[in-house]
Amino acid sequence: MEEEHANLENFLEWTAELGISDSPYSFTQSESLTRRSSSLGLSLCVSDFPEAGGRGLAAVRDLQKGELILRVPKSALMTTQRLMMEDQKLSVAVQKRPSLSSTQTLTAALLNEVGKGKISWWNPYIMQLPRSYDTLASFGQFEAQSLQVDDAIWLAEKALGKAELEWKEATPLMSELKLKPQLLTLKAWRWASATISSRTMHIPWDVAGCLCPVGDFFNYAAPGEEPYGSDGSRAQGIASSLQDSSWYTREISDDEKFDPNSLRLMDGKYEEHVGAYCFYARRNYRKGEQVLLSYGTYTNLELLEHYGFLLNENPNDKAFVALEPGMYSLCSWPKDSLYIHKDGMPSFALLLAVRLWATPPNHRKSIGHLVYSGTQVSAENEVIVMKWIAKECDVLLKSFPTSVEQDMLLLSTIDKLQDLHTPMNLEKELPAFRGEVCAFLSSNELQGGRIGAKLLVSKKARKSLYRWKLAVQWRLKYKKILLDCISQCSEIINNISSY
Ligand SMILES: C[S@@+](CC[C@H](N)C(=O)[O-])C[C@H]1O[C@@H](n2cnc3c(N)ncnc32)[C@H](O)[C@@H]1O
Repeated sequence: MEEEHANLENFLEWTAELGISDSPYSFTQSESLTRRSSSLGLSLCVSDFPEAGGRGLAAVRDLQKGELILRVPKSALMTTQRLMMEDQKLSVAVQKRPSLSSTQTLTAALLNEVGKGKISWWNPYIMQLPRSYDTLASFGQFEAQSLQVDDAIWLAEKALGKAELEWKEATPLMSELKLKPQLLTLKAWRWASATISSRTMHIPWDVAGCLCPVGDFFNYAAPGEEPYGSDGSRAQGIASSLQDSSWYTREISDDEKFDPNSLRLMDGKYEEHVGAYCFYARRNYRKGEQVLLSYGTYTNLELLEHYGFLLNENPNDKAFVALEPGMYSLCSWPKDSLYIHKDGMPSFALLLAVRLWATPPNHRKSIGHLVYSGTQVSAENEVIVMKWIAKECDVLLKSFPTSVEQDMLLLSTIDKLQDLHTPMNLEKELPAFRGEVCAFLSSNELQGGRIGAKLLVSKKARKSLYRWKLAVQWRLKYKKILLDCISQCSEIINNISSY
């Protein structure tokens, strides 16, 4: 703990030397200030937020919406270009392999830097990186299956397969760089690619993005999740992203107000004219509050995929029901626009597609304009639509091996287990989950007897338990969206019938 603290102090001093600053003053003013021993302290400080991302950044004073709160100069950004400039061997090896993607190259370059240990110029930064991640690519077979929803299991398996393929393709590059054997493993590759996936920020000159010391300490809030500043105004815009070029709140100029692109304002971006990554407060913050950044608009599954966490309340979450093949061909909307919103309401496109499908084929052409304008076709049509959507949700819910109530019980048991002092016999505690519990125990070699003490000694099992919990939390939220959809549909049917 003390060592961690010393590392952080050392890191903040190093970042101050690089010109990273949370000074509210403009560049020239701040440059003339006396040399600082920490890059933070004037607007932000590092703090722990166990319920919202762990380590993050807190306001050290009241912050105003739109205020500049952190600047990271270009020279402090870890990019492939920068790493190649510093390392001739890396540069030669990379140039021989133009077929590797930018992200593969940055991943290999990061591992190359890690291999240098203390002599790496980037060592103070590397020491601050998490030791492990919970992105979907780090889910094992058991954890992936625990997601229960076919599309989600498929995505987790695809993420793992992709990491493996990219690692194989990049291995000749890493071998030429003579990386230590432990850095040539798939495990090391998965760590480095999760670092890139969860921490890089968008830059205009490299699609792989950059690693941004201190800037990557900001935890995430969904766009739309906290749109109200303490001034009560609703912030404009959609998302920003660590890796997305859509910008969020900032002082909006008159020109931008009339420009549709003003919807792409964000709370952090690389600004060419100052040669730095600049971060702005997306709303007013009180002293002590966590200052959050929007990395983009993500469903919970996408957050899990790229960042290894999910939000309790995610306004952008969605659930999907399978449509009949004929329905897809009836409309020209992309499949991913046909979904159920977090509050259980069918998306606009889903509603339209089902309304059209519920209309007799010989009438579809004549009522097409009504459907496309979003108007109900008729009371009968609407009842058919709502009944169909509710039935599909119900069929899907019944196809899962566990119910909402059972998942809630499982989650509270996992919580108890995470408190390592509660030894328990999982098989007895959770008879309804025999298969799942057995799979957890056998994938972590924990069979037989009480498992509290065993978890204490097995780091791998504790990580698996945590990822299992993420998977169960995710599927529970998914099922709740389906249940809410059934309620919404029933309410609409009742309203129609009462007229
Ligand atoms: C860019 S880093 C943010 C800083 C990070 N907490 C740290 O200590 O380095 C992104 C990671 O922080 C965590 N994170 C960010 N926002 C979160 C949130 N709202 N809830 C839970 N975890 C979050 C996730 O692990 C994510 O991959």
